[in-house]
Amino acid sequence: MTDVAIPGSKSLTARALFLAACADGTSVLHRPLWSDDTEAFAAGLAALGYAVDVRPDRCTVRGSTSGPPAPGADVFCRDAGTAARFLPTLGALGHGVFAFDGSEQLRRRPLGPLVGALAALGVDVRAEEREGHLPVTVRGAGLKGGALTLDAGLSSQFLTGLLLAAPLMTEGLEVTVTDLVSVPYVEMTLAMMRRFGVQATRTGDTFTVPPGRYRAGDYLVEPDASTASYFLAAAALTGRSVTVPGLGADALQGDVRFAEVLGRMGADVTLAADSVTVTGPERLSGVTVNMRDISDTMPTLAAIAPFADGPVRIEDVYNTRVKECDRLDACATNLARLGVRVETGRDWIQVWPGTPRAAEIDCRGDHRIAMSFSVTGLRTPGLTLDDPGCVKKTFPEFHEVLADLVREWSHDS
Ligand SMILES: O=C(O)C1=C[C@@H](OP(=O)(O)O)[C@@H](O)[C@H](O)C1
Ligand SMILES: C=C(OP(=O)(O)O)C(=O)O
Repeated sequence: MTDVAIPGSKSLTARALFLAACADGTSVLHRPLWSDDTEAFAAGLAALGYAVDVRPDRCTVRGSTSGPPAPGADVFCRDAGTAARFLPTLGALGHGVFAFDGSEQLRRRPLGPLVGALAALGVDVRAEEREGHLPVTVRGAGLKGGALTLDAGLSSQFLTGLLLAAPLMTEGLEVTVTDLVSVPYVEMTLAMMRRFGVQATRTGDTFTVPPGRYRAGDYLVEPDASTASYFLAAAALTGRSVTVPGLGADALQGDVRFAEVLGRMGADVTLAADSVTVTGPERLSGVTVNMRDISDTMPTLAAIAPFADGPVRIEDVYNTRVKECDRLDACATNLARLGVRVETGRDWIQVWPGTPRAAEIDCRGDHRIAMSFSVTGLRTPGLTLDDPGCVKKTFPEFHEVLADLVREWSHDS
């Protein structure tokens, strides 16, 4: 049995940093993820005036219960959707002019529903170049809160950004969603708010957060379940076995359910409370799966799909078109380059069995395209990536760790 150590969750790290920044006192995050996204998040908090001490295996944050200590700031979110969708709500809680910008890639991604929600709460917020996109300037004057409706059909991060900040609004917040994707990420938000001492509730489509105080404390970050998907898929594809310790049925991350998809395809899956083990079958089976809740793992599945004995169809993943790239199109185009039959519609992709041939993968600067097709490469001699370094967004050491795992497997046999 081979264990693989997966770094901390990006989503849990970002939320823990935010909650620690809003808490009464000093918090310590243990085993956070340090990658481009979370470094951008921590640097954003530092720009907003919070005292953030970043160490390799922990991070100490001194909170402020009245919004950002800085009287104004320029925050550069790099490629991080989490930073772009969470940090502007902190600016709105503060007093001063807070400017948010990001990379060209992040500027292309939608921000409109968050900007609209802040405006509906009375915040002076302006998109400086293109409606509903970065760069955005927030003139913070404290937030009263209240009730609003929100379309979270393109990203749940708009809702998370509002919920996390809500206890610091003088009247709290009631948000009714007209649409919502990636529900497990919102459940993760609510669970972490509880962990930091605030009880938010959900009734149907309405989320209610009372005004309150977050309690500072220690927080241990789980390994990242989306990152784990590449290693689980690698085992499923090569008929090997891998265990990810620290991540199991008790995880706060919905993406741990990717293991169940591999189980439906014939892999042997053991989901214990705090570990997951996958052993690959002789041949994977085709499957039809709705990935609305776990869409970050859509490229992982698409990339191993040609090796199944029947078609693999992935449904209800429209919002993967507005991630780091248009992921449905990137998966389809790259599979076609490999000589695999593939079809896509507005919100689905179907991949037929085939034998991928050597080609260069067009990563489009998207870490998940790079990591997913690296797994395809385990059974496709001559497959290369045009931009292997883009994995730095969530896992700078990805290629080394995958190579180590393959080496261990070859020693075992
Ligand atoms: O809240 C979060 O931490 C995330 C939510 C998801 O985004 P969407 O809600 O945009 O699908 C996910 O894809 C992203 O990687 C992280
Ligand atoms: C969509 C992603 O990232 P984010 O939205 O946090 O930039 C991702 O990591 O797949």
